Amino acid sequence: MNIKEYDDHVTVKDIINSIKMVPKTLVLIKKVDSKSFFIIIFLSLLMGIAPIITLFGSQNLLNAIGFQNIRIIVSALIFYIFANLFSEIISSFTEYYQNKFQTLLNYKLNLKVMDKCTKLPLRHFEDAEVYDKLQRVQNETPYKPFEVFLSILSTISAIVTLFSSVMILINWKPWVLIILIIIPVIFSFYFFKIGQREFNVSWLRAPEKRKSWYLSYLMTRDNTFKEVKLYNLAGYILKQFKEINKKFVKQDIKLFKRRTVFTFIFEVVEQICINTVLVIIIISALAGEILVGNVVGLIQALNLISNNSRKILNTIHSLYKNNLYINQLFEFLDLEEEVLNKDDRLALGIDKIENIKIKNLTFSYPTNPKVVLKNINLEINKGERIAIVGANGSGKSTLIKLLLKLYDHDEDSIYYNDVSINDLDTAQLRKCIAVLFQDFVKYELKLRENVGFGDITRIDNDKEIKQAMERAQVDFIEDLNTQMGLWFVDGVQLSGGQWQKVAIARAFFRDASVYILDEPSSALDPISEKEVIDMFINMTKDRIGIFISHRLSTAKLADKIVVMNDGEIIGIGTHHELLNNNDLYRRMYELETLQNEVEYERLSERASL
Ligand SMILES: Nc1ncnc2c1ncn2[C@@H]1O[C@H](COP(=O)(O)OP(=O)(O)OP(=O)(O)O)[C@@H](O)[C@H]1O
Repeated sequence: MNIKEYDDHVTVKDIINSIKMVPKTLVLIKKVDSKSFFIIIFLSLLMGIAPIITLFGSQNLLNAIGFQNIRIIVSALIFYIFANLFSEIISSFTEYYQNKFQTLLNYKLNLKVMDKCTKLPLRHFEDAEVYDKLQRVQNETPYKPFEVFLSILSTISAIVTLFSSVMILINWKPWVLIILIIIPVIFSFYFFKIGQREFNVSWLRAPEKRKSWYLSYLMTRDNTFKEVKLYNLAGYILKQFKEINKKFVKQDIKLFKRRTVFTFIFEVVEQICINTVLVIIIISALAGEILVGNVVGLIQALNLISNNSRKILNTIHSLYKNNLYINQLFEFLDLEEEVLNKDDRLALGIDKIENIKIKNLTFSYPTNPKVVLKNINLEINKGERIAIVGANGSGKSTLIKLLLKLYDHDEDSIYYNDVSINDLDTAQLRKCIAVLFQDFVKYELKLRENVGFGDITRIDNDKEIKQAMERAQVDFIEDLNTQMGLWFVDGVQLSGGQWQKVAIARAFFRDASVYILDEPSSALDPISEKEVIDMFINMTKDRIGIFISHRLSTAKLADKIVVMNDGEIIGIGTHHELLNNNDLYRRMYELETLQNEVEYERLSERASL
């Protein structure tokens, strides 16, 4: 959508499109609780009739007083009291149902948005436009749909009241209506324009709003706070935060001003018209054409028309503006979801992986034309442990993500048990693989959840959770109900390496046929690293093990080492084979050995001091 902040051009088509959103929105809202939905609609109709009943009540009472008949006065008084009581009861019920509905709507729509997020493919989360859409939806979902519903309800009540008041005036002088109706119709177009501009401003804000959220995140989270303090970034970050938000405040004030001026002009014009009609009513009363009660009735009808036409105008403005936002919600809910299988009926099941073949795999990310993997060929069989080594950015993690089918790749280049990954049931395939990602998650939840998430179906199996913890050297914490991290009460913070061990335990907890560890030792001390890799080698004896490592002293424990460089495999073999025939590998190894020797000498010198 190409939008400009100052652009408030509105066509009749825009308005019709916006009105078309109303039934769609109502269907969405109705699903929350159909019974309450219909009760609220019914109550709104009654709310529209209530002022007219009260009007008749007061008109009758005044006319009855004129007749000076006690029986007529008493019955008019009783009618008047009941009319007011009716109004009160209806408004109390409406308030209750509206509050109840708002709570339910907020909860259920948030749930819907969250549920939608879980169904999106990974590539959407690497796309700034989708993030902006999500930001808009998350910001507005808690209140916008309800605002739209309220606008619709209030329009229903206002139309009923307006229509009934109009009937009263038509009976008296039909031409008066022309004055009262034409003015709001002319102004309504300007209110649409204001709505359009307000929406444009808010739409264009999403990327900066996300930046503003990120800046406040940097200032308020434990993992970022340390650097903010150390590098004294508070002033710099606050300045950026202020600049963005100052701009928002300025824009908002400008919009408020514009809206206030328009509303003021409308009200002045409207008052002139109403007072003209009022003068006509008074002249008719003085000429004896109408009774005193009818004078009051007509004045009240006049006021109801004036108030309700203004109300309809305001609600049309907010309905139009909010419908544009709701459109965002629908666009988000319509985002293409992850297609696990092209055709569920044809997807082939898999419960154990015995062999992986990669044939001529070439890949670029959807957001980046650069070829990240070039003509990769590799075969791994059950019982083999493979280490992948290579410089930063050579494509190691990308290869792992493709093995997990986290990106769509239409060409058949990855095969499990000789079946193309594209023909396999994705959910079943993923169940066969356990992974420790390089950017693993530190769940600010219980220890049980941190490990048990490896296989959610066995999260209550304490014995096996403990076994996985033992394998991953998680010996520093025992109680599975310990709250981890510092975000919630009584949380225990772990060191970087301890968190990594917990994440490794999560991978080990899964009964998989392929275990993949992406840089398992990045935060581990050498002893822990050795123990974890030994355990990994042992666990994958009759399975498939793949690990990515920057330490060749670790990689050499694998049966086969794959050397990657700039998206290509430039060598496959054992440690000794590669030392003999792969230049890059030999240089990497010499450098690592040199570094280790320097480190060793330094430690020896220190020890002898
Ligand atoms: N989500 C992504 N979208 C676009 N490009 C990406 C994405 N992830 C990685 N890349 C690019 O793909 C290339 C390979 O990245 P990858 O993470 O696979 O490398 P790596 O070998 O695992 O590196 P490292 O050793 O630093 O972890 C890099 O040039 C990177 O910029």
